[in-house]
Amino acid sequence: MKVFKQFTFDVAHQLPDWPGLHGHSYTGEVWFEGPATDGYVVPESVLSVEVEAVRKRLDHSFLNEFIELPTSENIARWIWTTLRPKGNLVKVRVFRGSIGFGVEYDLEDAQREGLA
Ligand SMILES: Nc1nc2c(c(=O)[nH]1)N=C([C@H](O)[C@H](O)COP(=O)(O)OP(=O)(O)OP(=O)(O)O)CN2
Ligand SMILES: [Zn+2]
Repeated sequence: MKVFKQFTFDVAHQLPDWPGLHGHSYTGEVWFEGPATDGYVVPESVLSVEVEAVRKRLDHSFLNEFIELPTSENIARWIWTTLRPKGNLVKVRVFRGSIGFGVEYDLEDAQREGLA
């Protein structure tokens, strides 16, 4: 079974094709998988703590300071590498609801890139 947690963050970044410092509001979504034999894949309270640490690092940050070429794709990769050691992460989604655009990075992508 899988559980997910959504969170929002506002950031500034600069991209070569989109010059100038500017900002966006993103929603992140992280999915964890487990057997839930004791009733929980992972208690929501535990998930909240891990996700809040990620959200805090991202929110109101200048992404270029810690993510190279900070596109949505690379933000998703960064969330993956940050949260993967914390549990059986299987999927990260990052999207901008205002324009209906998003990316998904999953276990298969991570295995292909040696990040699983
Ligand atoms: N595949 C991707 N394509 C693009 C990404 C991305 O992360 N992945 N990012 C961008 C830039 O961030 C660009 O600044 C986006 O601009 P735009 O959609 O025009 O958004 P606005 O400047 O209008 O900002 P709002 O947040 O909607 O106010 C481009 N492509
Ligand atoms: Zn942008």
